[in-house]
Amino acid sequence: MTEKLSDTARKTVLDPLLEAGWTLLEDRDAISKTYKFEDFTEAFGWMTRAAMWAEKWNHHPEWSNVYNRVEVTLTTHDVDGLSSLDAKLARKLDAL
Ligand SMILES: C[C@H](O)[C@H](O)[C@H]1CNC2=NC(N)=NC(=O)C2=N1
Repeated sequence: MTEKLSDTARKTVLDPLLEAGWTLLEDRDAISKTYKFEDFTEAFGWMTRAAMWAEKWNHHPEWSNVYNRVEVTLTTHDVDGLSSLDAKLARKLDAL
């Protein structure tokens, strides 16, 4: 069962992500990051790999792509806020 991150978990789990370039949205409990690639092929290739993980974990990003940029927002709709799944997916996206 997915749960919202507790206050202590937010510190340990979110702080490293914020240091890695993720930012907390002001208007809702979500994190976002913009990735920039060499070109569209690189961006879309990365999105394709990311999509496989999202599907595997049944946890899906909100994202948009323009040429070589991909803007990603992560939140857990089922709990209306951040959960450990968002952190897990964020770490995977950074690693891909
Ligand atoms: C029915 C389905 O399992 C749920 O809607 C899943 C799908 N992917 C999801 N993705 C995200 N980001 N948040 C969710 O709450 C979510 N829930």
